[in-house]
Amino acid sequence: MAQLLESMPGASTGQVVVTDHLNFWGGCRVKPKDGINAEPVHEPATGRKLCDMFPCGKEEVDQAIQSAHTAYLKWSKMAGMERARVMLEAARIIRERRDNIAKLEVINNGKSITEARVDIDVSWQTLEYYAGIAGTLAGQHIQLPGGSFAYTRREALGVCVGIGAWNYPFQIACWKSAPALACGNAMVFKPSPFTAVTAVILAEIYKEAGVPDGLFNVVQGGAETGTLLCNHPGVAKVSFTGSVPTGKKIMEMSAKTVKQVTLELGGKSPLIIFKDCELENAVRGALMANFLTQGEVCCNGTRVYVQREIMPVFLEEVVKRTKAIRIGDPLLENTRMGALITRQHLDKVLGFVSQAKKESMTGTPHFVSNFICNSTSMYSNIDNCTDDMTCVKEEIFGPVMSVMPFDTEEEVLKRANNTTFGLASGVFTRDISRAHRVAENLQAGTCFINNYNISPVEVPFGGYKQSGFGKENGQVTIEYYSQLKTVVVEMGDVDDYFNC
Ligand SMILES: NC(=O)C1=CN([C@@H]2O[C@H](COP(=O)(O)OP(=O)(O)OC[C@H]3O[C@@H](n4cnc5c(N)ncnc54)[C@H](O)[C@@H]3O)[C@@H](O)[C@H]2O)C=CC1
Ligand SMILES: NCCCC(=O)O
Repeated sequence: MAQLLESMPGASTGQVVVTDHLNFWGGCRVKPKDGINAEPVHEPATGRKLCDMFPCGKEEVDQAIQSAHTAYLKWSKMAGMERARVMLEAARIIRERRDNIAKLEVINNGKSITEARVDIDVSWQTLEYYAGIAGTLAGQHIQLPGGSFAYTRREALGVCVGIGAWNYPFQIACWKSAPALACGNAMVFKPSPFTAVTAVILAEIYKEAGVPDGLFNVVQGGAETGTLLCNHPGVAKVSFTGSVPTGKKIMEMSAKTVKQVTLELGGKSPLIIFKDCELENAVRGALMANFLTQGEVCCNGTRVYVQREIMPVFLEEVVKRTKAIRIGDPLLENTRMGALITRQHLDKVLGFVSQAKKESMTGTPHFVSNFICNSTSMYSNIDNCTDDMTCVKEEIFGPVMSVMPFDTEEEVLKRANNTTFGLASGVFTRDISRAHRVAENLQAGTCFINNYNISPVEVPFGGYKQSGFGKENGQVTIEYYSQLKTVVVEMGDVDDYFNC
């Protein structure tokens, strides 16, 4: 893989072929056991086969977990500052190789190179951030009567499993592994079978930085491999990013051995634009809320509620700007929207758009399509649409923005909260009191005021309702990758309670 990265600078769409093994445990890449059941991994921009992915079976999953356990025994005994030094070195290497990792991410995921570079920057920042926290992990001292006392130790959980989605392959692996490793855990990570290529690069970088062999492992596969991981008795925790139906299965499987679970699931988030907003920012915010990574972002604000008085001017601007988005080869510097993950996903997204056309009796749909590189950009503005339309209720996970008028704050809050999802939300207004009142009353894990889709690593990220629970990023995530042990110390004699 190192060789592949070296050959990346000149790489262009349609050229790269990956032949290296994509599994990694015990400190090295591992050849698939049988070399059968190959599943092709495609380059979204061309539909061309990029490599074969061989799903790991029971024996391989056992090996990866065993290797993680061995490393955990060593790593968890190191001081936080020692772990921090290794993680900072890994962050440095990612930063140094940022452009090449970003290119490979584009080739496997289809997003624009500009965005991929940001993802890789977020990735090394995540390692830096949790390296900073590793050295600060500590317990408490609690004074008890008679000079006795208790103290708490913040301890690692053990072997944690990370299961990733395909929209942010490298970044998700970092969002999960950085807090896990900072707390002294080991990790077995399973990327999505659609984006099998870049997680193993992270594994190599951790090794190069000096983690014990087996600390961060990669097993390839889909639902079957994921099931083996979630049912495994040697696993203490599962952190999952993906869809709501899969999240429910993960919880069920993890319950059998009472594994801790973090679920980062889907969303259908509301973005509320009041008539007193700064319109230019609101339009830019709506685009940020809908079109990053071709709309394949879980926290996107895909239900855009616009106060009726400004609807015509908002629509005119947002349609104009959407039509101007440069769709194309994702490796070109000026491209701003690349390719959807697969042809099947593109068809699914287009299906939502056709359905919206059928369901809209009085609305005006606007669609902009461009099939360069298997990609499409669609803007759907359906005036007078009802909240029960399919495109307004269901997560599309593609570049489709649904815009609806509203009249009052009370009404829009009720409509915004009328969903089983609760990942994110947003509000544009110049009225500071209204902004905070709306943020308080929206039932979602994040509310963006006067911007959208800003997720630096210092800020906790995670959902309400069926969008999941547990957080990623921020200091609080330490709580989800560690446990507190209480030690009670007697300094006097034990009471003669039973014989007095
Ligand atoms: N809240 C968040 O942070 C994010 C949520 N998502 C959500 O993910 C979805 C899109 O991602 P997909 O990869 O299509 O989701 P998915 O749920 O189909 O798959 C996600 C991961 O779970 C694995 N998996 C599938 N079935 C499994 C099973 N039975 N046991 C264990 N693992 C299993 C897959 O192989 C993949 O690695 C969207 O709904 C999106 O909203 C995506 C990114 C971020
Ligand atoms: N930059 C936010 C990424 C959220 C997601 O994983 O979809």
